[in-house]
Amino acid sequence: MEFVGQPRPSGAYSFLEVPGLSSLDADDDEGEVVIGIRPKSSPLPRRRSSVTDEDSEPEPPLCGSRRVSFADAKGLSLVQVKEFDTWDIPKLPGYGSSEAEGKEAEEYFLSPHTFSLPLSTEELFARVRDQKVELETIELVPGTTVLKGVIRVLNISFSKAVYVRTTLDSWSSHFDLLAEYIPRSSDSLMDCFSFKLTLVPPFGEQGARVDFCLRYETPEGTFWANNNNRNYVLFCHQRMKEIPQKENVNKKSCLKTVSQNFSSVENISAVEASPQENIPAVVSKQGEEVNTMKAKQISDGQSLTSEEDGQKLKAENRRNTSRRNRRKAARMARVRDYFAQRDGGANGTERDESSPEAKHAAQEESPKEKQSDVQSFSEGSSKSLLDALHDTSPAHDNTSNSEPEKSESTENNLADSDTLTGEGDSCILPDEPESDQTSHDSASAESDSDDEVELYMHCLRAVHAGAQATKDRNKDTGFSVGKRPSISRSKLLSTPMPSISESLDEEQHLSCLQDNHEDIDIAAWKRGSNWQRQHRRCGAMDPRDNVETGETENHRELFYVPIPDEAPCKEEQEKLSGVVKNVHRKLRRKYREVGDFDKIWREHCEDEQTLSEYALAMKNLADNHWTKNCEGEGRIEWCRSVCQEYFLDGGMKRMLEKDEKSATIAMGLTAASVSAQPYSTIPSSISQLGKMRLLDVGSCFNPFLKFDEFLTVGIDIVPAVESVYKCDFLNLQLQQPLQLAGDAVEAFLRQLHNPIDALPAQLFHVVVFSLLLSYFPSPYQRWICCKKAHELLELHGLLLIITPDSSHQNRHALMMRSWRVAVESLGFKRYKYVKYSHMHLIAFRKVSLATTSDLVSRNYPEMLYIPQDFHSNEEEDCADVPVQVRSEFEDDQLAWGFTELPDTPYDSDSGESQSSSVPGFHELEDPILLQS
Ligand SMILES: C[S@@+](CC[C@H](N)C(=O)[O-])C[C@H]1O[C@@H](n2cnc3c(N)ncnc32)[C@H](O)[C@@H]1O
Repeated sequence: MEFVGQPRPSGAYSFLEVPGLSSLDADDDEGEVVIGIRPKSSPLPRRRSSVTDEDSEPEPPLCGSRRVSFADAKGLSLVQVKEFDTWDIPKLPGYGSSEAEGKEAEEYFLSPHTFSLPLSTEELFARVRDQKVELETIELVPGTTVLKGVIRVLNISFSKAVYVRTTLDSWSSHFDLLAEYIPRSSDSLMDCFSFKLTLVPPFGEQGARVDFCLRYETPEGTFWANNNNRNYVLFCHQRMKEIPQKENVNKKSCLKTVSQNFSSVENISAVEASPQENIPAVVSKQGEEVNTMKAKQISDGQSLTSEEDGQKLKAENRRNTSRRNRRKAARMARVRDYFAQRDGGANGTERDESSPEAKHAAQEESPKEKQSDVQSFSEGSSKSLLDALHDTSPAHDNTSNSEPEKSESTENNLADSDTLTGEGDSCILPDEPESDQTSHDSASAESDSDDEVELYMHCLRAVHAGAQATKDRNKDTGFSVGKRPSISRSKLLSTPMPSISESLDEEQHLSCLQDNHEDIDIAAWKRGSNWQRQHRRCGAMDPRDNVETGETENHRELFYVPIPDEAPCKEEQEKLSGVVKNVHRKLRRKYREVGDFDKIWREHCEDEQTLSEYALAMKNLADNHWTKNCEGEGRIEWCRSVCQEYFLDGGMKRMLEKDEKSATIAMGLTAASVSAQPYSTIPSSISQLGKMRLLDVGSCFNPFLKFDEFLTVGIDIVPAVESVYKCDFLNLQLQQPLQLAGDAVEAFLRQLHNPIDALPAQLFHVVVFSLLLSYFPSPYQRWICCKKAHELLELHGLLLIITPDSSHQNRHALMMRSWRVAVESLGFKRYKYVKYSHMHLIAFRKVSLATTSDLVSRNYPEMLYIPQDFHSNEEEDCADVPVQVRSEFEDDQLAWGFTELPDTPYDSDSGESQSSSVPGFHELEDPILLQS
């Protein structure tokens, strides 16, 4: 396969550089230097307008596949979303002898689809033996949507991690849930792990579908259990359970009496109701309920003693009902206004076109009343409303049929909502259940129908706001998905709604919740909102959104995947990076104490447990934290884009032409003769290679394996994944170069044996040291690595060095200059340099076969220093004191708190920041710099 002219994988360049950064050629004869801060909020750097990027591909969506994790993947408890429940509604005095009186209860059940459990013991053990991991049990905790399971694994290694990989959308996205070891479950042959998922999904007709499989990670390899390639599929259903008849009977008998007593009030209230035809039916029932409850109160304790009292009560009820009717009318009018305003706004018409009755009613409605409505809703009614909205039980449908006016009244509005929903059945205003069929607690009954309207408005606003946000976002991303989305009613209401709020602002929803809805797990709600914020921040698109219309398949449904807060996530990240940095520190400490590097290195490589923990921590960081922050991905993508630009898009050719020019000028040739020089130096092996042969040293989890354009050889002293070869690069033997054609070299690389002790020289086009060099406790090991890389690279190959540094770009500018001198002395020339917020990324090209290093008279190896080399053990012990002894990983964490810093001006000659040419205090203290 020819490299030149091959189509590039799309999006190659979108990852190339930092937005808004100036960039210059490092020297007039070489590649680019980009220095800048990689903004926290921008997951991947955008294309910049330099010459090399002119023909870049358009940017892809900023984040690739959406990854979602459960809280307990981070070792935390799962979010408990406490839905409003009418059982929680405060009881009126003397009312509610039976808590569950006359109510419907939710019940959930599972139906495993592609598997059945439990397996027989023999079968289970056989599967664990064969595949190392198997699902043992699964259970839905009664009355909840908590799914629990037990996983059994073969104990093949001390270090292990078991994950449940789950999808709720047929693998469009997935999340990995870390299972927990069950204490004392090990019989030394096998261990058991448990997991717990909480599902609050929209329960469609079929139920909520959950697909999952199991992943078992060990240093020996990664193993899967996926139900013989069919995955474990199950459905979680919701069913409404009728409360035993006896209780209903009691309730009914009580209500009947009352209803007889007050039947006249119903009629009166209907007559007195708002002039809007569509309202009385609702109101009359509302009135009925109010009265019913009053009557119940009365029948429970304060029986009427006289006809007079009865009349008084009637009159009071009339007044109440009438007031409620006016409020109802006001709310309905506001619904209309809302849409009138929206449509009017869209058509350029003015806003204030409230109906006279709405204005009148609104005037009549005192702020206190409004407040009390909000209050009553927040206190008690949401669940019953949600039930009512959610429920498709015949009782509700019947009621719906019996109130055509009301449905009609919302029809116009629903016509609007149809454009949002894409389906006509959505967001139907719920109907008030018959009081003698589905009795509510008094508090809910008092406010339900009002709140239905508010809730309905709220839903529509939320959907509308979501659609608008999507539209705005889509405008930015230019991303388009043709599918018309749909919102089903159940999806819309899959989570508890916040209380009535006039504002669409998300924060206000939150505060509203905090104020009024203590019964909702606020953290859970926040997490949901958090998710939305993160989602937006990463610029990821929900592919179900419709960019043309701005319609969105209501993002609320996404709430059913609880996302951990950033704080606990960060906590885990700190733990993991603690594991990593402790290994680095320990090595440095030993090196200071013992001095004999070979000895401590041997011991280090024999400490399998520490190394395995390190490998798993690194992998976990990369999989679950860096990708989320888009920080980890950036460095790998940078490597990829540099290689593509250099090998495939003429970067190398340009560099070679420059080299030739410089050489001829240096030799005193005329410009004419220079231009007449044929370009002839592209080595045939590079232009004809099939894949870029890439050696990733310290590969850990093989991040380059996913790219097709590379033939990747990942090596590590402790591979975290199977595809990485075990190899100590420091002690790797170098052999004579292979004298083979490209195909044969590829074949050779595909047949390498584990572990790798030796490799032929000049074998690779690219050598990557990603976060490798700072692992070593002294500059000498770094030097050895660079020297080996030089030997392993073909002429004109690339050495890519990424080294962590979260400080400001200028702070270690001299250190980077020092690195450059050292590496160039080996026969390299710097090609590109960029400073991300947490790391330096440098590309060197191999420009000569021989190394020019004069080790005797110069301090080249020492020039590959890092600040920690100069710390004492005591300083290292105080490493938690910031600035002085921060390790790179501490730096990383601290720097996450930083936002984008302004760019500094650059020195166009050196390509370095101008301010870096004047060494700062820290730089002046650097002993190596002082030496050199
Ligand atoms: C900080 S991790 C970097 C992992 C990965 N390259 C990345 O960018 O995320 C450093 C890795 O280098 C590996 N390593 C350290 N010394 C090594 C050596 N002499 N030979 C091979 N790998 C080594 C460690 O085992 C560890 O996995």
